[in-house]
Amino acid sequence: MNSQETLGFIEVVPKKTVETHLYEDVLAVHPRPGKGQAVGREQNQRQITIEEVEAADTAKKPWVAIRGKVYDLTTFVGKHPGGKDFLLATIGRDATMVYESMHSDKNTAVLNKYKIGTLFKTNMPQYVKKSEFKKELEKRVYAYFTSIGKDPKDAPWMLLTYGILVVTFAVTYYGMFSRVAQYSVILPWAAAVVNGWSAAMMGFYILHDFCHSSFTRRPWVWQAGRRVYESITGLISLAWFYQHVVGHHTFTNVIGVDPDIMVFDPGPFGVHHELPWRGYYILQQYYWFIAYSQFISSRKLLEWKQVFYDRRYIHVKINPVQMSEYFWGAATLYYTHHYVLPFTYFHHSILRILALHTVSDVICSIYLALITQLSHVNSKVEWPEVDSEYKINEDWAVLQIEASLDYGHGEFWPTWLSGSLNYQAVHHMFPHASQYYYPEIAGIVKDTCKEYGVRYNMIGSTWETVRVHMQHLRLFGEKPGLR
Ligand code: HEM
Repeated sequence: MNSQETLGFIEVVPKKTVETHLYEDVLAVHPRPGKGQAVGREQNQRQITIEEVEAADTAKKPWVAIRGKVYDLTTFVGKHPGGKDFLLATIGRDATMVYESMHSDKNTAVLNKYKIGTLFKTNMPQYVKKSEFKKELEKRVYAYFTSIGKDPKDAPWMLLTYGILVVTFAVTYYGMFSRVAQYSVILPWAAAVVNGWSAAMMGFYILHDFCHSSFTRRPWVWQAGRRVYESITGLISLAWFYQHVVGHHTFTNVIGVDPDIMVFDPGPFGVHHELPWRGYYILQQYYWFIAYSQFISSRKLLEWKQVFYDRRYIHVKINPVQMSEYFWGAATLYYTHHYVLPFTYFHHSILRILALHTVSDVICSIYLALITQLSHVNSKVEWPEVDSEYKINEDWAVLQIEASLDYGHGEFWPTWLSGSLNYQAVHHMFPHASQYYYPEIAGIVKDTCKEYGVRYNMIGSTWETVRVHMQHLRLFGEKPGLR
């Protein structure tokens, strides 16, 4: 069976090796097809290259390829229930997995009238097996929401946590810089620690929920939430959207492809036997702490370049930024409350301001990095590989579950402190549902997995999860053959 038959309609470009510069690698071996035809019915038969699709990534020419079909979304952009901004961020590519990871089959019928041709070849890995698992799971979970009379995005209680975190950030900011803080040696530094923690928590709540469109059905609310997060933390939510929503949720734990997990060569960590071993990995069980702790500061330095200049996050293409997508006022607000006010109004030295922010950033980094890595970087989960024909020989939904590790189910603190990411498998299947409902639907997900023979990875306690993560770093730090 050749690759064209296997995938139905997509001829997959054979891949030499799986490495960081995925896109360039594959683009280099693309032959060009013949010229496309004119308009009308014939146009539907037109073969379109991935280069043409990638060049059509603005509101003026918004094309997207999904499962081998190319759509011109010019008249759909304004009608997208997920909002114009998210749509314009994900067009101009083979968005098969971006689309399928957050829409159900019923959505696809809407797209038919926008079809303009078929994709000649793709530059994205393809999951080749398709099971009934996702369809059945969605049917059961949506039936549950109907039975309780709730919309999966309807969770007003989330406002309480969002509010607590913003207030905590504001109070600790005051503790770091106000005149009250000058009467105590310990207070500003203790406040900086809590400030860093609250910034990380805002990542798990405000950034995460609003980029996944999981709180309310109103695109303007998601945009407003993201602007609040950007103004407080100084980070660009769009960069994270590409890393996490477009990169990680589509190719979870896929070696050399998932940008959330550091599975690249050369990279800071060796976490899989498919990656070449490097001498410094022997120390990774110790230096993880340093590597994780610079996460936020390096983001603050690099994001601008990635979004506005490189237009790429690792291998994930970043589309031209829409005017509505980036709020320049956010940067102004951030630098004003982070540096200008403490210097001009509270009269701290630049060195002290930098030192306090560094403490906050380090705490934020370690907390964020640990929680995000715990559920995916360990020896219990699946690490899907892309084969030489650029295929992943499993069903996407099955791999979402098997590449995740859950812990602390039914416990309040692990759930609250991780932004419900201890329900990682549930999150990967229903990222667009509010995290508020994960504990309620976890039972349905587990039962369905059992019925379909899908492995659901689960550990009782948070500490045990930390232990297996560290054990994994230790194991893959050792030279192959000595493991
Ligand atoms: C590859 C680009 C995308 C395409 C082609 C696309 C297309 C669609 C289509 C056809 C629908 C159904 C419309 C209807 O039923 O009238 C839909 C719904 C929706 N989309 Fe997208 N979308 C894309 C990206 C995104 C992204 C990136 C997000 C959010 C992060 C998103 C969020 C939503 C939401 C929340 C809905 C409503 C779902 C529902 O109520 O079932 N979409 N999209």
